[in-house]
Amino acid sequence: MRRLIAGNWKMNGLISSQAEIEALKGLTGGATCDIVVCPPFTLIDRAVEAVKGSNLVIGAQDCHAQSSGAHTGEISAEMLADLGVRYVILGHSERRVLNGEDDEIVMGKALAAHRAGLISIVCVGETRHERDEARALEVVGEQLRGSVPEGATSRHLVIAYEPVWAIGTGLVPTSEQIEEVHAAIRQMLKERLGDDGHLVKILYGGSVKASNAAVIFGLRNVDGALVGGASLKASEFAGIISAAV
Ligand SMILES: O=C(CO)COP(=O)(O)O
Repeated sequence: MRRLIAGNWKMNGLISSQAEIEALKGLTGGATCDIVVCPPFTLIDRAVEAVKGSNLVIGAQDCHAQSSGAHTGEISAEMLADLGVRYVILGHSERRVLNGEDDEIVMGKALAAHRAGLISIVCVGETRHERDEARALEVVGEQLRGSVPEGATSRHLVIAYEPVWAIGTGLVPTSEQIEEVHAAIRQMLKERLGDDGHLVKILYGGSVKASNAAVIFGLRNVDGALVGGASLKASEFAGIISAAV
């Protein structure tokens, strides 16, 4: 399966950050994986223009569940597709925990993204407390079943396992912990999508760096990474991409 490496810039980047995308193009010409950069909404139009003709594509960090209407400040999946966006991150823990987004909201957004022709990167992951209570598989299973629409296919769905306690902390689960959760996600996808469940990419996210990427990519059912902080600098992000052989 061709690996996918996605960079989630979160709330970082100004117009001058375009230079990182230009540098990334120069560093990833020979990449053998799919590469997605997800800048803030304010930079998407310029970013789409900048990556034309390269092997980079642009994603967004969220979208609304409706296609249009009286939703002040929101951005629809159709608007993103209209700009040339290809992917959208949904259900990130920073939106689930901080903005109170529940599985039902995430599923509605995934349906909207599918309608607009976007590929959803649906995030799941347990908190430190849930991990310590040995409830990681239970929590991830609930999030997955609650967020992934019936009828979803590998053409429109990617899953990202991001343990909340590994995001931005420098902490990474053990290889056994990552493989256990990714295997459970794979099984749930097969139960929900049938044979196509084998084809849905499962990304790992949470303190991925150029120094640990090769080990993580060598684990079973790890088809790529969703990278936060390390995606902000082209040289570091390119180091992760080069490990995705
Ligand atoms: O939240 C993440 C990507 O969506 C992971 O962030 P870090 O790579 O900074 O831990």
